[in-house]
Amino acid sequence: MANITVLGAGSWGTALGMVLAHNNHDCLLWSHREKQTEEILKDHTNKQYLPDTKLPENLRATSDLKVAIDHASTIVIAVPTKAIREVCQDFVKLMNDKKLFIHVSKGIEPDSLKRISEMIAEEIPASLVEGIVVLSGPSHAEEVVLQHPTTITVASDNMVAAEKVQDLFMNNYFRVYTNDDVIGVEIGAALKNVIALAAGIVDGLGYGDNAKAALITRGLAEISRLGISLGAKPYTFSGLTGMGDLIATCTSVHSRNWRAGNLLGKGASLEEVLEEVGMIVEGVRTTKAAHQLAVKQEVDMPITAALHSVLFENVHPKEAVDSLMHRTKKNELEDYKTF
Ligand SMILES: NC(=O)C1=CN([C@@H]2O[C@H](COP(=O)(O)OP(=O)(O)OC[C@H]3O[C@@H](n4cnc5c(N)ncnc54)[C@H](O)[C@@H]3O)[C@@H](O)[C@H]2O)C=CC1
Ligand SMILES: O=C(CO)COP(=O)(O)O
Repeated sequence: MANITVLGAGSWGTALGMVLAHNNHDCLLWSHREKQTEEILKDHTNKQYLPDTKLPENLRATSDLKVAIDHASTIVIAVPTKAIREVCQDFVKLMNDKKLFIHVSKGIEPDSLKRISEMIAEEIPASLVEGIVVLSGPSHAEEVVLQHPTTITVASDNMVAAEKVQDLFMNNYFRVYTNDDVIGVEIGAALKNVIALAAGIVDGLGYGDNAKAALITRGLAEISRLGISLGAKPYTFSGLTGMGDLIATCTSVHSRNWRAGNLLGKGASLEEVLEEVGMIVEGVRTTKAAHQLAVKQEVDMPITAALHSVLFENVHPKEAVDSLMHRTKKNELEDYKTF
């Protein structure tokens, strides 16, 4: 059994910590908030993020980053995309040996347009990295803590590292596949949140299954287009981290992105929505990054552009849907000619 540290005690870091503790690993959860650490240690709960969940007693916690880093040679980074660089910069100063990094966040950094593994590689010198593995797929924390069957993908340029991570997490309710397409996995993970926000909006506007299916399918087409332009493998987008995560996120009330979109569709402002959801809604920032990336790559991403206009250009959601429906006519498979 291994020593593993999870940095970030939100819903996903905590749920993954529970999987690792269930697998009898010595798992230490790091929270930057002392009060949360005390609650995990004393009450074995994390009520803000997983209100009805009892944490296993062998899942320990600390707010001391040095203790957290020294605890393990395998580090899971489970903070929102916007905190990745800051957290890496804080812990890299405390490191003196190589570690295996697993990241589980879903986003792209606006302006730099970097994927998360690229940000980590920029912040941590190669001499301190045994490998960088991304763990991603259709996996709501709320269902993982109930031990409901979940399948997920680990991707890395280093397949030895990916297989090591597969073995750490695999159990009877958490099935892990490997994949060597890091670009495809990270782009699918980040972009599905954009489409989930849009799916929430169409539900909030009162549209039905037809509109939702259209968004998922045409959303996948534009995600694939962008990913392939960046070097991803086309088939990754029909896998767990593409179609799989789109289905889970666009059709679930667990999804923070879907919930945020739903409130926007019902007329709330972005500010009100983020306040109401109270947890990270990655799709908002990723919409900005994806829109920039589409321009840079010269890839047509109409749903992303429409969502960008709603979030940042004051366009009414209904008007944005209308603009999508009035685009010039196309051949459905036009996008796939380049595959
Ligand atoms: N919740 C879920 O079911 C899933 C979430 N994810 C991804 O995992 C990542 C984390 O998401 P959640 O756990 O849901 O978020 P969350 O909002 O539940 O929790 C985020 C955690 O990060 C901490 N944090 C925020 N800024 C920080 C900073 N600067 N330094 C240190 N800690 C900081 C917060 O205090 C909180 O404990 C996101 O990228 C999300 O897309 C991926 C799969 C499933
Ligand atoms: O990524 C997720 C499920 O795979 C969770 O999505 P949300 O961040 O929208 O809740």
